[in-house]
Amino acid sequence: MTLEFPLQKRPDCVFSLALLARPERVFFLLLSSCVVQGKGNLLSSVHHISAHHFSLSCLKLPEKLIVPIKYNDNVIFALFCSVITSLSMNLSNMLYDDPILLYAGKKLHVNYFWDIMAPNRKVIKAYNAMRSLGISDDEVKPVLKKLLKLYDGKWELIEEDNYRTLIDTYFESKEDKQAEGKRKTPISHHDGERPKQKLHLVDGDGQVSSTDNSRQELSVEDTEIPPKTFRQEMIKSSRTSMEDMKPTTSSQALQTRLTDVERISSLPCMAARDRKLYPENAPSAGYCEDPTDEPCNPHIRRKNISSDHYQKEHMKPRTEKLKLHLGPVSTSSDGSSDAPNGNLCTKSLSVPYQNMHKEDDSSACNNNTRACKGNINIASSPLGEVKISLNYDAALGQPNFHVPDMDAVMKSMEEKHLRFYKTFVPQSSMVKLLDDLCEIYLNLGLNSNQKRSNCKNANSHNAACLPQQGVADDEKNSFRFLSDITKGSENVKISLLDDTGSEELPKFNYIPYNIIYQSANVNISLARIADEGCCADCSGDCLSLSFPCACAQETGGEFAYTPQGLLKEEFLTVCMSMIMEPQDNHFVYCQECPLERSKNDKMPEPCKGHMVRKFIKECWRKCGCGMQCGNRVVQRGLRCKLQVFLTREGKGWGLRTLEDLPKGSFVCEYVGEILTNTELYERTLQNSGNDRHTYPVTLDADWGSEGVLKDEEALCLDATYNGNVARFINHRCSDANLIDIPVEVETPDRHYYHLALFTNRNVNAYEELTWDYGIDFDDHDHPIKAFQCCCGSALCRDKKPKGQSDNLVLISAILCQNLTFILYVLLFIAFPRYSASQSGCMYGFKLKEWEIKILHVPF
Ligand SMILES: C[S@@+](CC[C@H](N)C(=O)[O-])C[C@H]1O[C@@H](n2cnc3c(N)ncnc32)[C@H](O)[C@@H]1O
Repeated sequence: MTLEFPLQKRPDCVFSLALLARPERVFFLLLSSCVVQGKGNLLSSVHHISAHHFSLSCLKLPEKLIVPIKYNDNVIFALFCSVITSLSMNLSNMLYDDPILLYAGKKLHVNYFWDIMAPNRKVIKAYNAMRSLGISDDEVKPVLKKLLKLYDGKWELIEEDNYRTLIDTYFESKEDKQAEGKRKTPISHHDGERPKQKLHLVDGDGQVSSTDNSRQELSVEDTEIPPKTFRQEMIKSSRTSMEDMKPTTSSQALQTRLTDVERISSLPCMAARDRKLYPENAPSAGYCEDPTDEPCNPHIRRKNISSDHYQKEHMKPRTEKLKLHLGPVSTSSDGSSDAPNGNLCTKSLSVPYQNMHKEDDSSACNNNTRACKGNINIASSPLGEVKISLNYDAALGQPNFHVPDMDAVMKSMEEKHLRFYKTFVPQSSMVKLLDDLCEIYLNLGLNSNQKRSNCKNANSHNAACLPQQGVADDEKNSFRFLSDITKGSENVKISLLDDTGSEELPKFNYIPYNIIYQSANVNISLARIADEGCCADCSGDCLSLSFPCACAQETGGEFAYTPQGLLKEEFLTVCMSMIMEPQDNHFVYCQECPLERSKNDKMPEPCKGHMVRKFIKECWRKCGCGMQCGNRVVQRGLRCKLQVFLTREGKGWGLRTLEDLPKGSFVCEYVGEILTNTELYERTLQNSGNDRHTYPVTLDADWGSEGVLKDEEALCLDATYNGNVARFINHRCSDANLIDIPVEVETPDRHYYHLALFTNRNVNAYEELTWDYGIDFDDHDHPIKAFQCCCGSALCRDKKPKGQSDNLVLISAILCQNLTFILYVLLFIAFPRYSASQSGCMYGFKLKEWEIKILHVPF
């Protein structure tokens, strides 16, 4: 695969990042090595990102990837992930057909070298997997046929474990044939030779075996990959490496991994080119004997791995437990791999990512230089290994630069970025990650001496002594992250992320439960709950009863929830249709509408109608069941992983889910202050629209069933000053992914109830959660002035032309409503004498008056 960008010329400094991907997850293994002129090998750290969210996102990329790359976008990152995942899945479903990347209006092409979107995809995928081992299609064909027959066409058995069965069967049949002595077949089909690449396998005892005794090395020239062919560095067992690489994010975990890393860092993690340049820096341990003839990876070495084994062992495809080797990809000054590190057979991906910074220089490296000049070189094998080498030359241009401690670099990286990747921020990007790595490297490099001297223990490389200034400054500018806006008051933490660092943090008080503001009459007492309105005789879980208890009466004798805690499909459908296709009988009209009364107490206008809503009734305190009863979903509170984030469409903050949510999931309740409508009206008047981002909710689901509601009984929820996470849920017209459903818990009279938000479809992780507030954008009398809707829905009801200011709209309206007047104006202009004579100065004056009015409207 190639992603071509102009290349950087001075790779004086080499970082090596290794990405290891697996189908189940994308593990992000960050190995960093650094070789700076004569300074030697400095690597040091390894970090696992819990890539759960990577994989979630990666695996859900759209079928066709046509995406604009923007700085701060996740596209590059997602693309990388998709590549990585694709590789690890060995030509699985993640493949894209010739994606087009757009940057700054230019098309960038990504050529997937496995262009295999052909009808017989499965066959081709299998061929490709085998080609990567140097096995020809012709050789694979009979084996594949045999297996398909054997497995009754069950492809999954063949595809499993990166075509393990196919590979095994192939070699088995080879061995059989060889044993029979019928003929000697070379493993490779290429000109009857063995494949150029070695297949390194490490067996269960950690012994390395290889398909290739000759240890043929690959240079850039001979890494030329034939079309649709992979070569590979090694095969490793996903199980083993997964085991080794449990995703962790804490620095503690980082430390615990250092035993492995130390092994790496004790090795000369530099490219062959660098080793040639600085032979004194190339310790012998861990390298193959002849570093020039025998390009060798700085392996994560395990017990019993010896170069003897490495050289002598033959491939044992069926029995080995495969293990991981990682090695650097060196990069030449022109960005190509000039030291191919053993048998790593790759196609590299070179990205001088500084090219992608144009849109946002603010977050670019500081120190008065365009410090972020790097090349990314990606090498990959079809079975999971992906290596990225990042060349970063800016550091050396700095007179005071001292190679920073790499632990410190990694630690800072962790603080700056990695915690975000735990929650995968769509606006993050691989580019940004690399950029930050360089920046931190430079900052620490520049500051390390001074900071170290400040450190009490001058010898310590302890993280506590790390220079933090640069990072902190940058953090201030580039993002804000709060790990829990709920102040610990919910079952789950809810983070907040502003990756621009530009938005003011929302000012409000987090409350997990509704709270009465002042005069609202919310009467909670057990005495008010009638015996027939609860299930005092129940115990345990009401959902498990063969006959639903009294609490199910409200929902037609069936509970609204499934045992999994989701809304039942039928119930959801009815609720949806009542909202989506409201009919006349879905509305009730109050005799005297509290809303109208709050606007005009003396002469309230007639009620405009309230939508009839279906209620859920949950079991509560007077019920005999336990708290784990399946009919107590909303009252058990938040369970989903949510994040408040800054939207990009001008909607302010928004809420998104960090995990996939099935249809019917309870997300959260709309929590706020319980106000009477009069109180709300007064509050609104007082604030005169200063609180830009508020949208109170009227609790009017049952208003129609009563005669005349008293003021203190007509309630609403206002989350402007006190509220929960729901206050961040933005509006979307018609096709929002949440639905609000009234839930009766403790108050049978339903003047007060809970407003719960459920998903009305499956929602993917990182999708924004939206809810149709039910705004009538044409209702200009509504006490709460409707915002200009930026929901982006094709069904958007706000017909106001987008991007047009209210003032313009106002002017148009004025002009339109005054067509007659305009006619006069035209008359006046066309026939001034006539108009003047006919109308005197009146129109002229009027014209001026209107002109003044218009000109004074601030645009
Ligand atoms: C309940 S709050 C949602 C959170 C809010 N975006 C914030 O930053 O706090 C409702 C307010 O968000 C904004 N908003 C919500 N949905 C919107 C949309 N579709 N288009 C524009 N603004 C929206 C409006 O200012 C609205 O008054």
